[in-house]
Amino acid sequence: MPEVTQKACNCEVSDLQKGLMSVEEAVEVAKGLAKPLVTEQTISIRNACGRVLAKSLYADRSMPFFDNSAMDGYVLRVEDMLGDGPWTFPVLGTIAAGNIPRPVPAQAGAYRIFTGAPVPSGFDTVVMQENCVANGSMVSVRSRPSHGDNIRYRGEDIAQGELLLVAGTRLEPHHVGLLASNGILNVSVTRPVRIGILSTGDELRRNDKLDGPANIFDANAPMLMALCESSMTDVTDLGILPDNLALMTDKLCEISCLYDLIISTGAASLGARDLLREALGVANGEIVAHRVALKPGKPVFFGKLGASLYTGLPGNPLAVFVGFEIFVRAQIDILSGANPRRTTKVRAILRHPIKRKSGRTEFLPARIVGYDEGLPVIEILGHGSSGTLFPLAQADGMVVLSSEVGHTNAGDTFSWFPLSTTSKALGASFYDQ
Ligand SMILES: Nc1nc2c(c(=O)[nH]1)N[C@H]1C(S)=C(S)[C@@H](COP(=O)(O)OP(=O)(O)OC[C@H]3O[C@@H](n4cnc5c(N)ncnc54)[C@H](O)[C@@H]3O)O[C@H]1N2
Ligand code: MOO
Repeated sequence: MPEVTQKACNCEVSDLQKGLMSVEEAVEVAKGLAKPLVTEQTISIRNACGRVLAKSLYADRSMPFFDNSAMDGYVLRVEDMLGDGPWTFPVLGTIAAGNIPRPVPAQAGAYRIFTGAPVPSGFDTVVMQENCVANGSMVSVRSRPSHGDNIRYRGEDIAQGELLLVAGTRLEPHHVGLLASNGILNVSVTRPVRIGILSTGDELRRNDKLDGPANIFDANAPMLMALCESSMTDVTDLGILPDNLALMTDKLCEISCLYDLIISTGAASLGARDLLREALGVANGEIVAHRVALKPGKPVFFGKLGASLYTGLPGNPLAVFVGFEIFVRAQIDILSGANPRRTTKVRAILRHPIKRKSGRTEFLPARIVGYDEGLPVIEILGHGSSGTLFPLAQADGMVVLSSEVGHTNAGDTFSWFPLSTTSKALGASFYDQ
């Protein structure tokens, strides 16, 4: 297999790098700055998908509400089956879902019953119709069923008063269904997290025409808005900041108390035009940590601006994606009061060797090319540039090489973060591991 050489950026050899925070430390810093918002709202379950439950919910009644049939068939009493089969019974009537069971005659007999219909008192087994022979007003059963067969008993799923959903649950469609089946139509949820998104850089344009040969389109703001987009966020596009200290400072002062979280991209590194951290200081903001042993995403910084949490992601688009998934998604979860995600760590086998320097934890887009004993075999895409999203767009996930890993061999296994359709898997699995 050909060896993949990750594009050298020379930053691994910098002395400064020795002082970089580890990714794990940086995740703790990012999470530590975020505190759950306290405001709650009561909303209809129709609008609750994606929101975070503010209060635990308990079952008002036992589920199922009453003993009912799990099959279309005949409901019987096992004690009526004397001697050896087949046993033949008169059909005493029909019970459909929604019917109220009537007082039952004492004589031996069977009822035709449908799925979901209440089991009449004293009856204790349902034989599915495929195992019965109906003959006019009589029905025969060949083999003896057991007590309780095909009956869903009252309270066997949830007893009345039992915990239905714990506070902090991110409500998904199946939760909405569960609430509806329990007769709960309104829920108390946390309010959406207000997020402001800032791009920086004189080279950026938003319209569809580039007015200069050195201009590029703003990729980061639309991507970040899409990443944030969910019902538990209320996202505002704050536009593009020029590379100008006074203008940056003015904008930061203007927005300092309007959001729970401000995310910026670009101007995070050490260049003379990277004025954002200076502007944050002038605007009375605070930087708590800067620069992480992460590739891509090294220049990320964490801080505060007024009442807002402030996370400064680097300008390179792939660094924005990785930084969002590792740090920002965790911050949004905490602000929204969501419980930590439960995820499993997945391994994948590298198809080819990788030549690289140890020092930074590295996330690389990769695609699955096969399976070996159940593990995905993956191939790295692109050449390690954080300036392009093209390899990620073709990827099935990202592989992570931890900071101490140097050259790797074909066949080595590493952590693998599949990109789900919502792309939530990457960050969730990383920061909770
Ligand atoms: N001397 C050093 N130079 C650099 C270092 C370093 O440690 N020492 N780090 C490099 C790394 S790693 C990264 S990542 C970048 C990040 O720099 P900044 O956060 O200051 O970002 P910019 O310089 O503003 O932009 C970097 C790159 O990304 C493009 N960009 C910016 N915003 C957008 C956007 N909204 N949409 C699309 N593309 C965007 C920008 O044009 C630049 O090409 O610094 C390295 N340098
Ligand atoms: O590796 Mo940087 O941190 O994205 O180019």
